[in-house]
Parts: sequence; structure tokens; C-alpha cells
Amino acid sequence: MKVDSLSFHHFRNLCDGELQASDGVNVIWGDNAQGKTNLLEAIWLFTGSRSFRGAKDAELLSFSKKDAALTLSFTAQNREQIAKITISPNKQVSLNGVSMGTVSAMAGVFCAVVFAPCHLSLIQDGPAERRRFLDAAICQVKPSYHGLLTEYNRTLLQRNTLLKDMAYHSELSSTMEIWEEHLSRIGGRIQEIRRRYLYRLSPAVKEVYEGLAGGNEQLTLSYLPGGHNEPVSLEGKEAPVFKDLLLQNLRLRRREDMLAGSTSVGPHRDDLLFSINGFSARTYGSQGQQRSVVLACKLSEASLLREVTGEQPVALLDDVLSELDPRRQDFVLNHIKGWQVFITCCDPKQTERLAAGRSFEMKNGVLRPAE
Ligand SMILES: Nc1ncnc2c1ncn2[C@@H]1O[C@H](COP(=O)(O)OP(=O)(O)OP(=O)(O)O)[C@@H](O)[C@H]1O
Repeated sequence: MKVDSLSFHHFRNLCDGELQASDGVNVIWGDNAQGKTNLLEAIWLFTGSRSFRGAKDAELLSFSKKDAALTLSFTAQNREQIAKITISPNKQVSLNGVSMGTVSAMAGVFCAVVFAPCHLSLIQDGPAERRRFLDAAICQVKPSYHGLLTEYNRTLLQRNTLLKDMAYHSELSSTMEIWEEHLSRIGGRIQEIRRRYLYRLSPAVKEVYEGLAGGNEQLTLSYLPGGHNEPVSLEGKEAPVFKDLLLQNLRLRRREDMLAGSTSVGPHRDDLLFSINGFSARTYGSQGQQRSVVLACKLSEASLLREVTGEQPVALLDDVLSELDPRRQDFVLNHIKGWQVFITCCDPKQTERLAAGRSFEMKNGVLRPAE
């Protein structure tokens, strides 16, 4: 998978222009607030996922503009393809001249992994961030998963509404049974898919982390399904029957849930736990350790994506090297050799150890090949 070129029109602070990418490393350097991250965000949108900064579509338009467009020429499955995203203010996509509707249609067509400083929230924030990471990663290897999540959220909403109505209409309990069975069927499937994904991701994350840390630290990743008291093992292939456990828990907690007016168990309460040498990375990890955990997740996500799709995803690395000591920096730079990489930094000297590629300066939204 590689980006050949990207053109942008009225996108954030970027002045209309085009990036002609190298197949190897593309360094985009410049001072703060010049538009480097905006450029990575523009490429990322072609994966079909939401902005990695959580931006709403309208925020992607240049101030005071009513529409924007991005055109990506890329090579996937040995074929040159062209995708175009128009934002006015909702995003629509066309692929090779055919309208595909919403950008989620690009899931699995163009693949990338992104690391941005805001992704430290994967460790530092609550479980929702970790679920978001997991879901976005799974969607890239299994695009139909997106539909399952939508169906789950719709059914969850039905149960929550019914919980409130049941307080006044006890006769609704048989309807509740039906919704709970449906919810546990879809929810159990989501948990099974998440566990299977983590079972494959976990060894790679451990290995990359231990490489980053120079073999002095051990990282453990565990999956805690919403409603379970203990994490489920990611070591063996044996997995609990999530569907049955979820149905049991939904019935068991129905009264409590009625009082709370919301559902307390299910994949919308899942969490991932990271521990370094047995201690929670969230509670005890240093900045550098937390950054390394997130990086290990992102780099491993890319390896898994390549295993599943046969294509090496494009790596988008925003300000990845800061706060890492030289040994950790070297590990990152060596690990990504051979990938197509877009890496931003303020000081291009930081990336001198990378293989040859192209370097661009970003200044006030103007992108120029650097001398
Ligand atoms: N919708 C928009 N329209 C115009 N300008 C915008 C829009 N959204 C963000 N900006 C501007 O883009 C600039 C930030 O760009 P970006 O986040 O890409 O910076 P950066 O070069 O990555 O900086 P840093 O090194 O600090 O991360 C800010 O000056 C911001 O005001």
C-alpha cells in the first residue's frame, strides 16, 4: 500500500497544493502550528475512519469556506487507484470515479496506521479511548465489524429506552427478554472478535515494547470484557462463551440497570489493561513508557494488518520521536524501515537516521519540497 500523491483544496489551514510522495520516508518538518498534522489527518481520512483528532466534518473546512476536497492517488493490490473525498460539510467519497457514499466505504480499501501525541489518551484516558483504538484497528482488517457496532449501539439504545419504560409498564418484561437476547448475540460476537484480535495483537505488542525498552521491561496486555470481574486470558485459544455470559449478566443486572436507566454490562464497557513489570502503565508509567506502549500498539497494529491483508499499511507518525531517549528513537526508526512513512517533526535532524526519502517543509500551510 502506498500513497502516490495527495492534493488538497480548502482543507484546514493548508493552501491548495499537492504532495508527491516518496515510496519510502516522507519527512514533513516545520515550526509548530504550520499544518503538518493537518496533512497527516488528510491522508488518514481515506482509511474511512473519523479524524484521529476527533474533529467534526465541518471543522475540516478552511475557516469561512463551504466545501473542501482531497484527492488521493494510491497503489493497493498492485493497482493504481484514485479516491476523492468532498466535504460540504459532510464527507462523501468516490473511488476510481464511482460514488461510494460515506467515507466508511473506504475501510479496508486504503489502510494506514497513525500515531499522534493525542493517542497518549489510549493509556491516560478512560476505557472509551481504548475501545476506540480497538474498534478502529479491527474495522481495518474486518470492514463488516463496523456494521456490527452500529447494530449493537442501536440495540443498546432500545434496551436503555425499555429500561426506563419498564418502570411504569411491567408488562414490557417479555419484550425486554427479546431485546436482551438480541443484544447478547451481537455483543457476544463483538467481544469474541475483540478477544481474537487481541490474542493476535498481544505477542507483537509485547515484542515491540520490549524492543523499545531494550529488554528491561515486560509489557502485559489484558482484555477486560464489560461485566466480567477478571480479565480474560490472551495467552491460550480458549475463550469464554461471551454471548451466554452477557445474557446471564443482562438478566442479573436488569433491576439495577432499571434504577440507573442504562445498561451496565456489555462491550460498551470493555477495557484493555496494560501493565509494565506487573504495574498498571496508566497509573505508574512514565511519559516515555506510556508513549512506548502506544507506539508498540500502533506498530503492531500495522504488522497485523499486513499479515491479514497482505499489504503493508502506510504509517503516519506525528511528532513520534519527542520524549523518547535515543535508543528508543533508534528502535522506532529501524522498525519502520521498508514502510512508506509520513513523519512530522520540528527539527529534520531527528530523522536523519532514516533511509533516504523526501523531505518537505510546511510553512503557514504551504508545502514545499525541501532542498
Ligand atoms: N479548519 C481550519 N481552518 C483553518 N485553519 C485551521 C483549521 N483547523 C486548524 N487550523 C490551523 O492549523 C494550524 C495547526 O496546524 P497543525 O495542527 O497541522 O500544526 P502542526 O504543524 O502539526 O504543529 P505542531 O508541531 O505544533 O503539532 C493552527 O494554526 C490552526 O489554527
